[in-house]
Amino acid sequence: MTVLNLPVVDFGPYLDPNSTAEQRQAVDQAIDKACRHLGIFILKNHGVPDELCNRMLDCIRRFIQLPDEEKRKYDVASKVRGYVQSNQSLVEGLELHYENVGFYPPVNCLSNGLSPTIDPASPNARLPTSPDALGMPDAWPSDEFRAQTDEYLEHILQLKNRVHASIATSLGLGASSRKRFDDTIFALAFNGYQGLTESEVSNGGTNLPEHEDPGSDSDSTSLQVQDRDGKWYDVQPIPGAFVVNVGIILNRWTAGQYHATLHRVVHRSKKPRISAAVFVDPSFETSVAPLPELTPAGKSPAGQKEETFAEFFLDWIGETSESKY
Ligand SMILES: O=C(O)CCC(=O)C(=O)O
Ligand SMILES: [Fe+2]
Repeated sequence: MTVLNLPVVDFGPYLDPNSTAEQRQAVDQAIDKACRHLGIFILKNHGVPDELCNRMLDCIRRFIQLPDEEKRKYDVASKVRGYVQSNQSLVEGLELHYENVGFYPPVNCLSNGLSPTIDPASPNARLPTSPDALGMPDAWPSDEFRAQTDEYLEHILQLKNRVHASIATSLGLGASSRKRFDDTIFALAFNGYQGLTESEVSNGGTNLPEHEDPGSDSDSTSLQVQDRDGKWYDVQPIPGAFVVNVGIILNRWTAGQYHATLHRVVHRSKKPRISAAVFVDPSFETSVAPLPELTPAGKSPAGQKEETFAEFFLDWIGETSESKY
C-alpha cells in the first residue's frame, strides 16, 4: 500500500507570544487547505506536553493489558460507552478485530460536560448514575484513569479552541457561527489492537472497518485513509504529533467545503497497538445545518436535513450498527 505523506501543520506560531500575524495566518491557511483537500493533516508543536500524552497512552495500555474478565466489568452494552471486547460481533457475520473503551458525557449535558440537573459540586456531576438516550452511563475503570483523562482533555480543550478559532477565521465566520464551534463536547474511544502471530499477519483482514466519524478525530497512529478517488493509503505518523481529521459535522457546517475523511485501521504487526481517538462533537442542542456564511442562498444542500446534533447522532448510532459495526 502506498504511504501518504499528510500535510504537516506546525502549530507553533499559535503558542508563541512573539509570533507575527503573518505566521499565524500561514497556519490558518495550511489548516484550511488540508481540510478542503483530504480533510486530514498532522499537527505538530500542538502544545499538549509529550509527557502528558505518554502518561495518557500508558494508562490506556495498562487497561488494555488487564485480563479479559476484568475489562468486561466495564462493558455497559452501549455503542459509545464502556468496554467492547475484540471479535465481539455486534452485527451477525461481522467481527471487529480490536477492542475499545469509550466515554461519552450525559446527552443532556451542557457544553462544559455537566448535566444541568445535577449540582456541579456533587460527586455525581460527571458520573451520572441513571441511563440516558445513549444507554448506561460511562464506566470509568478507576479514579486514576478518570483523573488522567480529565487532565489530558483540559489540554486538548485549549488546543481545540485554538484550532477552531483558526478555522473560524479562515471561513470568515460571525459570532453566532463561532458559538457553534465553541459549544462542543468530547467523546473518547481508546482502542487496543492485538499483536499478531506470523500467520495472522499474512492472513488478517481489516481491524476497524472504513468509517467517517461525526466529530473530528485526533491522536492516532498508523491508520489508512481514502483519497477523493477512492484509493486507500497508509498514513505515515510523526512521533508526538496528532493526526487530525474532519468529521461529518464539519463537512455539513461548511456545506461540503471541508472533506470528511473516510478512514480505517489495518494492523499487521506482531506488536500490539493502542490509539486514543478524541472526537469533538457539537453539544446536543447545536444545529448541524450549514453555517449561514457558507450558504448565501440560505439553503441546505439537497437531501440534508435541518436538525440538531442530538437528532443526527441518535440516527447515526442506529445506522452504524449496520454500516460501521
Ligand atoms: O485507531 C485509530 O488509529 C483510529 C481509530 C478511529 O478511527 C476511531 O476510533 O474512530
Ligand atoms: Fe474514526
